[in-house]
Amino acid sequence: MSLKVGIFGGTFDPIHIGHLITTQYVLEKRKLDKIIFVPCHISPHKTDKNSSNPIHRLNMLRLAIEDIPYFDLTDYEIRKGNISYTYDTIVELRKTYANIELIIGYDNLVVFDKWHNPDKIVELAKLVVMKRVIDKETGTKNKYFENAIILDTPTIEISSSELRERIKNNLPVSFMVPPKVEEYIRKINLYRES
Ligand SMILES: Nc1ncnc2c1ncn2[C@@H]1O[C@H](COP(=O)(O)OP(=O)(O)OP(=O)(O)O)[C@@H](O)[C@H]1O
Ligand SMILES: O=C(O)c1ccc[n+]([C@@H]2O[C@H](COP(=O)([O-])O)[C@@H](O)[C@H]2O)c1
Repeated sequence: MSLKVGIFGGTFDPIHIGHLITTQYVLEKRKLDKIIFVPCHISPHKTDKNSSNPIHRLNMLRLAIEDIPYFDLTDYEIRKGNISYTYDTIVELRKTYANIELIIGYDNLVVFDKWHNPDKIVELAKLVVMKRVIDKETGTKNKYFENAIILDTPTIEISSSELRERIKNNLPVSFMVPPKVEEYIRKINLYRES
């Protein structure tokens, strides 16, 4: 029987417990065999933002999931470079996995109609959505809500931007990122200067 695999893309700058706890619930609720984290090179909707060096984002992700047997990662988008379109990644991963569910946060569902090739994405993968509080003005419902599976995951309202801001202001991020990730950030002095 073919594996049922969740694909979870992100900038992961840095990976945090919001990503990890909610995807753990997705794995259980969707009965997935594993979740593959896909750190992007450049997110299509964040081309104007200066994300950290992809190698650091990849290293932190690796440290966060290395002991978790059902979490995996691929550096496909980072190796490829340029803007990371999820459609291209799914086409690539479909060469290995026949049964793919694409995991996104609710904030991405409300703009999913603005993604590259959204119709083709939902032909290749089920869209699975994790709860996230969004601004009322951020978006309205689009046609992708109809077939998306919106899961009752816990809302853990922390974001990578909040963490970067905390570190810049010398506030602790203990409990918000795994200890090994916290240590990595401290060691290489990440997010200290803007
Ligand atoms: N706390 C959270 N709960 C549920 N989903 C989340 C959470 N944080 C991020 N996500 C989802 O995880 C995916 C990757 O998110 P990303 O790496 O951009 O993190 P982020 O915290 O939103 O980053 P930033 O604050 O820099 O925008 C997106 O689909 C996003 O919607
Ligand atoms: O393919 C697209 O058009 C697209 C548009 C927006 C976001 N994504 C992907 O969604 C993931 C989360 O993006 P973001 O901007 O919320 O960090 C990341 O893997 C992006 O590459 C993909």
